[in-house]
Amino acid sequence: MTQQALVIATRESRLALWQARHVQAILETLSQRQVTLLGMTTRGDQILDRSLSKVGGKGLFVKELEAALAQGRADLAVHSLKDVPMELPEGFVLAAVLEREDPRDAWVSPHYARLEDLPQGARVGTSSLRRMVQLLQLRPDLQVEPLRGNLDTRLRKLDEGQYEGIVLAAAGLVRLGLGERIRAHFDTTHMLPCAGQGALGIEVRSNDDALRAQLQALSHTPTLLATEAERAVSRALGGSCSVPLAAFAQSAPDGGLQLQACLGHPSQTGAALLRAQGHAQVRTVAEAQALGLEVAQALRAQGAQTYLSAASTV
Ligand SMILES: NCc1[nH]cc(CCC(=O)O)c1CC(=O)O
Repeated sequence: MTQQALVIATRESRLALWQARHVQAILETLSQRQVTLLGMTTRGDQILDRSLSKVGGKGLFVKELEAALAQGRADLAVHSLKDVPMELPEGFVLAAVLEREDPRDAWVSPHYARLEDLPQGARVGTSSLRRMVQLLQLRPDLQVEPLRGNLDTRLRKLDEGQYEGIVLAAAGLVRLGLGERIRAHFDTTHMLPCAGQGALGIEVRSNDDALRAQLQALSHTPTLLATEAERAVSRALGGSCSVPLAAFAQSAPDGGLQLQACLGHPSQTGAALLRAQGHAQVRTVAEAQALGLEVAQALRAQGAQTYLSAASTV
């Protein structure tokens, strides 16, 4: 019996295509079915002149792909998990979270091996509020300037001399074979990653039971539990791109899950960062989410609401 080909909806940036082809190769082996790609341009790819936090945030990269799923033009969508909104629209689920690549942020700069080496007032490129507030904690003198576009565009702007250095996710650079551009990895005490950074999520129609069951085999349980804890922090705080929120979970030496989060003020860049952490033995998604909630509560106890309210008015 021959089955119809499975179709993966994907954005067309080099990184998105790499990620989709990665899942395509795994699925072809696993399912013995033909797997094809449907390339699409999303609003998030088109709007390059404004910060994402101002134009609608994460959903911009996934809506068109979800429309293709809903219309039956595609069966699955492959996303960088950090670009996936905390709540999926009715009718869609994340069927698998793949093993995480390096979750850290990376320092990329032609002339300066480390952030500490930058001259006073140097220009650093990033459009991520999360990276901006953490950079300014480390080096309040820096001039942090907007930087958007896909990875190749961002590296080109750096090479043209518009910035002394930029901050990017290590995972994207490694996937595209650009790992040699990384001058240093930020350790997570200095630059805590975004929820889901470095992991891939596969989204399907929630009524596609057969595919959901099949994709479960692709899920990497430690990554799933860590990212569920991280995403629960963001969900509980109503996190969007306009909130500088970081959340990162990793296995602790005792086998438990250690979750750290930090929240910055969206407009008062000098304001202190709120930090919280938690630890639990986590075996299920529900337990992971409970840990995330506990850490979100700890941030609230420190006054997170003031920061969150400021975000909705910027
Ligand atoms: N926001 C864009 C985006 N989405 C996923 C990655 C990198 C890969 C990943 O984190 O999985 C990037 C680029 C970056 O942040 O440098």
